[in-house]
Amino acid sequence: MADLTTLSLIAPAKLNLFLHINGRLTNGYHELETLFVFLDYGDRLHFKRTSDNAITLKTQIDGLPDQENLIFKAANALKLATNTSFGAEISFEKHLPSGGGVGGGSSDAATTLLALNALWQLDLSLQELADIGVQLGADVPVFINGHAAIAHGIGEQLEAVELAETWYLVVHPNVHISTGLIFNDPDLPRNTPKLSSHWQSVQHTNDCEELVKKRYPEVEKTLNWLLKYGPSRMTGTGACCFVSFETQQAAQAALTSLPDSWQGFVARSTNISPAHSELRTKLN
Ligand SMILES: C[C@](O)(CO)[C@H](O)COP(=O)(O)OP(=O)(O)OC[C@H]1O[C@@H](n2ccc(N)nc2=O)[C@H](O)[C@@H]1O
Ligand SMILES: Nc1ncnc2c1ncn2[C@@H]1O[C@H](COP(=O)(O)OP(=O)(O)OP(=O)(O)O)[C@@H](O)[C@H]1O
Repeated sequence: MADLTTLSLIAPAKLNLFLHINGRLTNGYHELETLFVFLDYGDRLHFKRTSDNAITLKTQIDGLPDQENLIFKAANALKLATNTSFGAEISFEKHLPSGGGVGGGSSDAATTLLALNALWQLDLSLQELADIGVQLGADVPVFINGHAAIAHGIGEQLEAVELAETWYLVVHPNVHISTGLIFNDPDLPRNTPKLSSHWQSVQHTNDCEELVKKRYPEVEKTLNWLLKYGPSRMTGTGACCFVSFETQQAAQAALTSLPDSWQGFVARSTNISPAHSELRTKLN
């Protein structure tokens, strides 16, 4: 295996193709059933191994102190768990909207754990990395696991699935939605029964959608605008909404007619996380 000292890796977006809330746990978190798929679009993170024992972020996110950046938190958590004397310099380019429901922060954290596990020669298993990751966010384990999956628990119990890969137009209606606020809203439905093996034969829905549409009318407008292309849905707790297309050209054509006040991107879904595919290529 190559002894790398630098590594550049994608932190891909995810979509929740359906998201059901089955109950509330005593710690305030929610029991979920959700279908995760990855997109070949995301942030890009650059890692350099150092021998000075320090984690340094070379890029900043406006309004977010480094100590609260999930990239920094993930690197520190891995350092604490393993006592390595290596350090890292990390820079990145953000493409994913923050608070967009596409898992940008969680994916950054997972890519950091995967990359530093390799650069610091730690050889932790994916399960060990996911155990560290889940403390940073409920969405981190699926990015560590790296396969499209149905998730239960708070999102960390994963059952791999094979989905038809397709094209998506993802639209961000320029509103930032706090996941915590939606999960704590008294009007959130919390009693959807588990689908279990029936997930393929029912219409996919998101239990947060009605509430988010009420609280953020721009999300409702986005879902309605997308309807002309097919059934539109929201991912996570919003704000991004998506619709699938058979071809890249059709998705691109829809993107060009997007209202100016929104942003969007076209991406292909993948069963294997692009971070895992890239890492495999770079380590061989
Ligand atoms: C909505 C999803 O994106 C669906 O994939 C995830 O469930 C959220 O994942 P995340 O952003 O990594 O979430 P975290 O950072 O762990 O949690 C943010 C907040 O969401 C709420 N939360 C999250 C996950 C969960 N299963 N139940 C919850 O109630 C909690 O109030 C928590 O304080
Ligand atoms: N590297 C990071 N990138 C983006 N947000 C970060 C990062 N580190 C910390 N955060 C914080 O996390 C919050 C949520 O960001 P994130 O992009 O993960 O939301 P999200 O897409 O709604 O996630 P999810 O789908 O997991 O709920 C941001 O508002 C920001 O304060």
